[in-house]
Amino acid sequence: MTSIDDAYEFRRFLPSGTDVNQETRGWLQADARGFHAKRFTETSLARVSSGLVTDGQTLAGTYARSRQEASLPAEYPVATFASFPKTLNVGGGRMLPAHLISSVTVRPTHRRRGLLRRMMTDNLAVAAAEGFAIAALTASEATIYRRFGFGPAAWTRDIEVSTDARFRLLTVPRGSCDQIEARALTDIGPRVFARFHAGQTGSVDRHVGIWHHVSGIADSDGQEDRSVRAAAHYDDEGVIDGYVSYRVTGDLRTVKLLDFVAADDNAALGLWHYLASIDLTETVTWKQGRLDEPLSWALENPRLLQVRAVEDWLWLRILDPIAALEARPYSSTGRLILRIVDSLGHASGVFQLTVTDAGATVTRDDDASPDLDLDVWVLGSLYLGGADPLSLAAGGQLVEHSPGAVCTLRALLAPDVPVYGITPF
Ligand SMILES: CC(=O)SCCNC(=O)CCNC(=O)[C@H](O)C(C)(C)COP(=O)(O)OP(=O)(O)OC[C@H]1O[C@@H](n2cnc3c(N)ncnc32)[C@H](O)[C@@H]1OP(=O)(O)O
Repeated sequence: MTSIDDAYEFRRFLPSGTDVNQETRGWLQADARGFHAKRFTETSLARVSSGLVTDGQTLAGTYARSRQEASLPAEYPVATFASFPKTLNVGGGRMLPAHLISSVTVRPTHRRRGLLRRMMTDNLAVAAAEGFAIAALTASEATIYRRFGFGPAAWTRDIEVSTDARFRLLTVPRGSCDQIEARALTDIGPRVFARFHAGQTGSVDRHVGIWHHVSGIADSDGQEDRSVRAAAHYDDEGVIDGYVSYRVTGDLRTVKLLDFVAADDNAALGLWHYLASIDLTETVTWKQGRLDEPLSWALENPRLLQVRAVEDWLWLRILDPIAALEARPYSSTGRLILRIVDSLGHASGVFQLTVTDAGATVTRDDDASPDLDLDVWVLGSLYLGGADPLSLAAGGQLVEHSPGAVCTLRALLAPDVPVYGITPF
C-alpha cells in the first residue's frame, strides 16, 4: 500500500517577501483557491507576501509527488497551512505568546486522506517543542478541530442596530467624532487597537492583513475597495481613542461595519452615537459584536439591537497546562486536581492547581486523585473564563469526583471582564 510519504512531500518554509519566489507564489495561489477567493494579482501577491514576513509566518505546503496532464503547476501545494506568533490577553492585561494557526486548506481531490491530520500534528509538535503553552485558531466549521484538542473559548454576535429616529442614548458620551480617510487607519488603527488589546481579556493581537482590509487598501480579493469610509472618536483632549470603518450598502439604508475598535466604553458609545447620525441610513450591522454589548443598556429602547447569530470566534488548544494555568490571573483562591486527557499527548497528566493571594502554581503528579476529569479541548474552552464550567459539566464534558469542584473551578476562572476579541485570522 502507498504510504502518505510516498504520495506527498511535506515542506515547511518561510515566505519570501515583496520579491515573491515560486514557492511562496504557488503557496499563496493554492491558499486563495482553498478559500474560493480570486487569483492573486502580481501587486497583491507582493503585498500579502510582505505581510506574511512582517508577521513572522511560517508556511507549510504538501506537494503531490505525481501530477496528471494539465493539472495545476507542481509548485502549487495540494494542501496549505500557516502558523505565526501573536500575543493573547489572558486576563488582567497579562499577555501569553500564542501559536496562531491559519490558512488550512486541502484541495478537494486530495481531501480525507489524512493531510490535515498530518500537518496539524506535525505543526503542534513543533509549537510545543518551541515552548508555546497555547495554540489558537478560528474555525470554518465547528466539527473539525476538537479532535486535535481545540475548544471554542470566545464568541461574537452578529448584530443589527436600528439607527432611525428611535435611536436615543440614555447617557450622552463625552468627546466628539469626525470623519477621516479610511487609509489613515493603517497608522491610527494599530495605535487604538493596542489600547483595546491591553485591556480586553481574550483579545489576540492583529496581523498586517487586517489593516489592509479595514482601511480599504485591499479587499478579500486583494483589490482596493474605494467604498470604505471611516470615522474616529476623540477624547476631551483631542486624542483618538476609537474608530469605525464601514461601507454603506447599495440601497443607502445599511451601514455595514468592517471594524469597530474602542479603547474604552465611552469611546464605544461615542462611535454608536456617530453611526446613528449618518443620514439616509437606518440600520447598522456588525458581525463581530460583543456577547455583552453595553449598547443594549445605553439605549432608551434596547429592542433596537437585534442579534442575528452567535458565532464561535476563538478556539484554544492548551499545549502546556503548567505554563498556561500559571500565566492567567484568578478571581478567587483555592486548590483543585485536574486529570487532563489529550489524545496527542501534549497536555496529558494529573495537575494540581493551587491559587493563593500570591498567584497560581501548578504541579504535575500523575498518582494524585483528581477532583475533575476533562479532555484538553474542554480546558481550552474554559481557559479564558468565557465558558461556564457548570454548563460544560451539565453537558457531560467536565466530570466531577469531589463535590463542589466544578463550583470551585467556576469561582477561580471567572474572568475580570467579559471575554471578547476582534481579530479575524
Ligand atoms: C484554521 C483554519 O484555517 S479554518 C479553515 C479550514 N479550511 C476549510 O474550511 C477549507 C475547505 N476545507 C478543506 O480544505 C478540508 O476539507 C479540511 C482542511 C477541512 C480537511 O482536510 P482533510 O485533509 O480532508 O482532513 P483529514 O483527511 O486530515 O481529516 C482529519 C480528520 O478530520 C475529519 N474532518 C476533516 N474535514 C472535516 C470536516 N469538514 N468536518 C468534520 N470532520 C472533518 C476527518 O474525518 C478526519 O477525522 P479522523 O482523523 O478523526 O478520523
